[in-house]
Parts: sequence; C-alpha cells; structure tokens
Amino acid sequence: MDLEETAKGGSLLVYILAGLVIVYIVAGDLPGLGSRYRKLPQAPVVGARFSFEPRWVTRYRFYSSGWDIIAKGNETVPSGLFTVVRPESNITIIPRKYVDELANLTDDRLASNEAIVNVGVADMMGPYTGATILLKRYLGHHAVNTKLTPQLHMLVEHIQEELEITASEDPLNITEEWSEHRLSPYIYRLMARITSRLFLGVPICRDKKWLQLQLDLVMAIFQTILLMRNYPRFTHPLLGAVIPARKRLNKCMEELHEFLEPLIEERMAIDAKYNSRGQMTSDKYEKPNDVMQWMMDIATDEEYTPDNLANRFVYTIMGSIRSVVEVVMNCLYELVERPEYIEPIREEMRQVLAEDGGWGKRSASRMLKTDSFIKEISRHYPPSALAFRRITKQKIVLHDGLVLPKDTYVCIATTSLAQDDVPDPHEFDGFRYFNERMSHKVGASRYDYASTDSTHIGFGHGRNACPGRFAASLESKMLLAHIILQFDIKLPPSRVTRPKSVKMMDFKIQDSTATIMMRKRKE
Ligand code: HEM
Repeated sequence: MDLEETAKGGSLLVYILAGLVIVYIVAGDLPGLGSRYRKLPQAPVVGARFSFEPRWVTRYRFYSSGWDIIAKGNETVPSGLFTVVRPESNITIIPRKYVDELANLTDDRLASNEAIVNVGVADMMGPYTGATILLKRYLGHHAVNTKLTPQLHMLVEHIQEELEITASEDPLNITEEWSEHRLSPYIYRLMARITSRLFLGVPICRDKKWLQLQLDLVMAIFQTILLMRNYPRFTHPLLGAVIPARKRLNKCMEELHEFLEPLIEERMAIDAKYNSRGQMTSDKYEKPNDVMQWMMDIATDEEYTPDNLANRFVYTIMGSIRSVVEVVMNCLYELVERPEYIEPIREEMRQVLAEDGGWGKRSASRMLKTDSFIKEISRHYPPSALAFRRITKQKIVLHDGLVLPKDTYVCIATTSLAQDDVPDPHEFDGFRYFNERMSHKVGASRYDYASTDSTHIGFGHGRNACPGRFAASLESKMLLAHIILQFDIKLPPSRVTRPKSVKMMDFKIQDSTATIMMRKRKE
C-alpha cells in the first residue's frame, strides 16, 4: 500500500471513529452502548459539576479527576454509599462496615476475578490484552497461595543472591559524595530480576533480554488498557486493531511465548519421562522450585499446554512487579521528606541482620518498625482510590437491609481515611502499628503489613485477597534494606517536599522521573 492509500485509510478511520463517538455521546447512558453495571437508587452520583450536567461529561471527567471525585464522595456523602461513573461502568462505593460480611462470599455470589478483568485494574480489555484467561480459573492465585507463600522463608537466599548479583552488574555509580539519582528504573530492574527468580528460576532470570521484555510487556498492557478505556466499548474492535500500544503488546506477547514455551516444553518432556506430571516432588529428579513449575503441577489437562501456561504466567507476574516498586518508591520518597525515620529503620535492619548473620528465614518478619512504616505508607499512598473490587453475581442483602442487586460493581474507597479504625487517621505516623503491637502483645500479627482487614484493604480482603502479599512484604523490606543500608538519601536542594504522585483516573502513581540525593555510606 502506498503512502496516499495509507493516508486515505487513516482519514476514513478517523471519520468512522468520530461518527461512533458522536453516536455514543448522543446516546448518552443507553444501556449496552455505554456503561456496564447497575446504579443503586440510594447511592447518589458524585462528580457532576451541576445537577443537569450530561452524564457522559461526568463519565469522561473520571479520566482527569477520578481520584478526587472518589475523595469528594467520601467527604460529601455522610452514608459513605455513592456512585462514581466511568465511561464504561458505574461503580458503587460502599462503606467499609460491609467488608467483613462480603469478604468470604463465594465467587458465584460475589466475583473478584471478573472485577479485575472487566473493570478492576482499569478494565483490562480482556479480549485485546488476553486477560480474559484469568476468568477461567485461579491457577496463578493457587500456585502463589499454596506453594510460594509457604516456602517464602526458604527463598530469602535466592532473593538476596539476585540483589547482590544485580548490584554488582548494574552499579548505580554512587560515590561517597552526594549526587542526584533517578531510582525508580533501578528498583524496577531489581524487582523484575527477583520476581523472575521466584517465578522461573536460573538462568532465565538473569537474561537481560527476558528482563527487558517483561517490563516492556507490562508497559504495553497498561498503555493499551489506558488508551482503549477512553473510548466507548463499541469502538474497541476497531481501536484494538489499529493502536500502536496493542501492536507492541502483540509483539511482546509473541516474544514472551518464544522465551517461555521451549522452557515449558522441556519441563513437560521431563515430567513425561519420569511420569511425574501433577506431582509436587519426584524421586527421579529434582523438580524446579518456582512458580511456573507449581502452576504446571496443579494445572488441569486443559491448562497444561505451553500456550495456556505462558498466557496465564503473564497475568500472574504482571501485578507483582509494579505494585511492589510503587510501595518501595513511596517509602523512599517519604523517608527523604521525613528523615527522622531513616536511622531507626536502618538501626533495626542492622541489628536483625547482625543477629541472624545476614538475611535469615525469619529476619524480615522481625523488622517490626520497617513493617509498620511500609504499612502506614500503604495507607497513605494506596496505588488506587478503589480497593476490594467485586461484582455481585446474585442479589445480596446486607446486615442492615441494604440490597446489592445482581450485576453491581462494588468497591471500597481507599481515600476514606476517616473510616480507618486508628487514632488520628489523617496523620502520618510511621510507627503507629509498631507501637500498637507493643501495647497489645496478644493477636499482634494483625498489625502485620501482610495481614488484611476492613481498614487495611490494599491487598483486598477475605478469600480472594492478594496471595502474593507475604512475598510483597518480604521483597519490599529486602529492597528497602538494599538501598538504605548502602546509601544515605536526602531531598535534592531544589525540593522541600517529597515528589508528588501522579494522579490518573483512580490511580496515584509514584513519579518515576523524580530524583533523590544519594551517597555511599562510609561504614
Ligand atoms: C504491594 C504489592 C501488592 C499489592 C498492593 C497487591 C494487590 C493485589 C490485589 C488488590 C489483588 C486483588 C485481590 C482482591 O481481589 O481482593 C491482588 C491479586 C493477586 N496478586 Fe497481588 N499485590 C501485590 C503484590 C503481589 C505479588 C508480589 C504477587 C506475587 C508474588 C502477587 C500476586 C497476585 C495474584 C496471583 C493475584 C490474583 C490474580 C488473579 O485473580 O489471578 N501480588 N493483588
């Protein structure tokens, strides 16, 4: 096709898209064309500038101001029950008092995976990103929950090994003089490496092409999701075919399959040879101790194909890298604004590691001040204003008579700090959970960063809560220690406060372009 033809094709596409958008705007709120999921009559819509504002304007405002709209709902609707509207879905925000009775409902009553795939992280555009595979079964969830978490303490040395190797190969060139550094890309590289070690083992976790591919794929998935979500659903088939992010995503997916399928086939051949398919251990050979192998061991026949396993793998690894980087960067940015926390945390790390002779199986769980600080960071800097995303699959009647009809998308607002069951909830107190734990020796584990409840909801809560939260807690502590035991950190002279997070829809993302001052510690 020559350039002229391409240009003609391009303008035709623009006309078609513009036409479709106009139909959508005129049609406004017509069911099926626009929003999914119900609105409750008792839950007022928040986010309109005036009462007669066309609903589609309010829906699109979510892109620029989603976070603030949700926070406004918390401030202005005393019952805590309100609706926010996005172009493709209505979201019912419910107060935290309902979380406990909803937390353990089965998926045929209250679905968590459908919420993640259809509307959750950002309407994952399942048919265009491959995320629909998550709807079929919680294979990754089970592998992380039943295999990774119980063995985490044994895997500490693997994480430490990868941190040390990466640091030696990928030095930050930080000297004993203060200099300014952008730390976020480095933490991403460390986290990609650690995660690959736990999920796929050696040698692939050290393959630079693989590590870059992993990060590129995650980026392409998020860009596809974010771009497509700006347009009405009926334009998606067309958009999905033309946008560059989707093309990049497809290319990354192809390359990912080229990496993973031979590895999976090799493992399948060994399982076939020793007749060890479905067994967790074999007396004939040493089975790899990683998430991919555990997924293979518990896969059904339908799931046990290289293609299916590789696709599922993407969505098991995807959330785990970015979310931990967000927490660690938020901790570091907060520490440079509140340097009074640095020395007590560093001292605790030094003491535990000295007593354990380095990272031992239980070292991370003994770092209680660090744990408390990370938990308080998660309370103040949740990655999204929405948590505990669920879709009702049947009518649910709550304890006070509130009815959630079938097909309601319910969420808890993380911006509702006032509903947190802690003293002075709006204050940042990095050691609040440490102090609470010290004064309540019984049941102290409920103060852990990795334990969830209706006020600590960032990992979800109940039967579908994040299975990787124990790994996230361990990894965050090891990454933080990796930085603050080696380096002094402080704000650059040009700043008086920490780098601000960037708001996008309901998300708040750490500023990955920001810099901090660093110097190598002398001791
Ligand atoms: C600070 C870091 C993390 C945060 C904030 C986080 C948060 C979440 C949330 C909110 C969910 C949905 C839970 C629900 O529906 O109630 C989830 C699911 C999940 N998380 Fe995490 N997560 C983190 C780290 C990790 C890590 C490190 C891993 C893996 C080692 C992991 C693996 C998973 C898996 C497998 C699921 C289930 C997805 C599915 O439906 O298949 N997460 N996470």
